[in-house]
Amino acid sequence: MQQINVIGGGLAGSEAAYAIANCGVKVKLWEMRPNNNTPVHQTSNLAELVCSNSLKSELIDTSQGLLKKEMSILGSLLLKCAESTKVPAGSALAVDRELFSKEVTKTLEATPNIEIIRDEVTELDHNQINLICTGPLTSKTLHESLQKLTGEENLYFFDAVAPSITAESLDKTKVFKASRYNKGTADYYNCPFTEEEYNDFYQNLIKSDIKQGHSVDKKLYFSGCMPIEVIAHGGIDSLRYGPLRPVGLIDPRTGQQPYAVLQLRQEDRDGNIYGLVGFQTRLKWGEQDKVFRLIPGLEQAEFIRYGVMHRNTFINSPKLLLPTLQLKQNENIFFAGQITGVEGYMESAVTGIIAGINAVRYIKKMPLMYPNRFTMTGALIDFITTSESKDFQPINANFGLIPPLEERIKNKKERYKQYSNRAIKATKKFSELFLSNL
Ligand SMILES: Cc1cc2nc3c(=O)[nH]c(=O)nc-3n(C[C@H](O)[C@H](O)[C@H](O)COP(=O)(O)OP(=O)(O)OC[C@H]3O[C@@H](n4cnc5c(N)ncnc54)[C@H](O)[C@@H]3O)c2cc1C
Repeated sequence: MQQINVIGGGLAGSEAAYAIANCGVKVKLWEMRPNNNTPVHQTSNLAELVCSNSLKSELIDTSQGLLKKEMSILGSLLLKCAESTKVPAGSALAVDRELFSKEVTKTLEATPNIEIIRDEVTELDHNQINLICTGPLTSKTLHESLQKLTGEENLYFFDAVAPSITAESLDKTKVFKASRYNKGTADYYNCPFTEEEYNDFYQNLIKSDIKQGHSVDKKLYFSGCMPIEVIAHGGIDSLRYGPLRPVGLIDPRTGQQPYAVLQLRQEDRDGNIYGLVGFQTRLKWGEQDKVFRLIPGLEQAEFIRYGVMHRNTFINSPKLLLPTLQLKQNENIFFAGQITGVEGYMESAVTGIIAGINAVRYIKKMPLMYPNRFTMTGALIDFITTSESKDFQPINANFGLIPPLEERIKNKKERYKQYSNRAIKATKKFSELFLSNL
């Protein structure tokens, strides 16, 4: 029987290799460290956590708690290793970083059917089945090969993301729906500023940027995606003539054009998630949390993603991937992890399980499968494979991705609990079919 190449021994690659090997299929797991390092990995361990040691909440009424529950139903290796290396962290699952990745490495080394090869993959062997899990810091040479495979315009190297919030957390008494100059349908939420509100927001934005110690004149940014705090340093009116320009927008409550306006654009099919238009930023998350709440209508905003500007290799999944995590143009090639446009440790890991098992099903000529949108895993896969490809940006797990319940539940905690109950039931049913007869 054919073997599978898993390229990249990070979070997704480790899960994928383990899932495949446990189905009795041989895996070559390629990891370029320690010979060739990334700018952030510190060790040669597999599944190294590059930053925080937290795998986030374990509470079942949170999106991260639900995701972990689904992963455990799907037989996650990383969760088993996290259990045996965890450190106290309240309701979160946090691990001793070093022990955790050592435990993953030891387990994979001892698992029959896995051969670990410490070498960089620079080209894909198209006669073999390949699962690409090389993450946000994919090596330069492989990046170039992937550019040839996917088309240069479909492989991103840099992430400049504006924050996103849930629609339900908006103060609807303050915002209004309209499109500029009434062109098309009224698809945008608009947050209108008075002069006083604008000045207050402006001063706080500048202050938090200076506090963070950024130099104003760094010419690091691409035109069209300048961080708002850098635009703001151009003068008090720079935002009013830039991302906060009010022209063509009339507030129906006053019948007037506001002093400045922030527009929010829908980001998901169901209209649960909205992005702050033109608000790419490198402010620290805590600062974003404080300053962006000064925007009228966003006082109680629930941020499902903060703005970031960093190196991040990811493909245009809506254009390139099937929901089975195969490349549309070559079904021998699977992708998993952050390179698909999911973001976060556990989000990356869970796609490794789905892609790994699907690669096995592919070899065994069994139908390929993926969980439905009622599950957090299925909702993430649905988002990355069906979003508008033109505006595609990476996403964390969040309840905004999951279709609403039939019954309307006002209490958020209770509602999320019900989402989770429904998702767990669906995951159990899915995993029975997905993992059987392998
Ligand atoms: C600086 C930084 C900080 C982050 N902090 C957090 C955080 O605190 N919390 C969080 O949830 N998420 C965080 N993330 C996001 C994300 O969760 C992690 O990057 C996560 O590790 C992604 O998992 P992955 O398996 O896709 O990639 P990785 O875990 O990065 O694994 C990819 C592996 O592929 C290897 N590789 C690359 N190219 C090749 C090649 N050509 N041949 C062979 N091997 C190769 C790499 O050495 C690496 O081991 C962070 C990301 C970055 C870049």
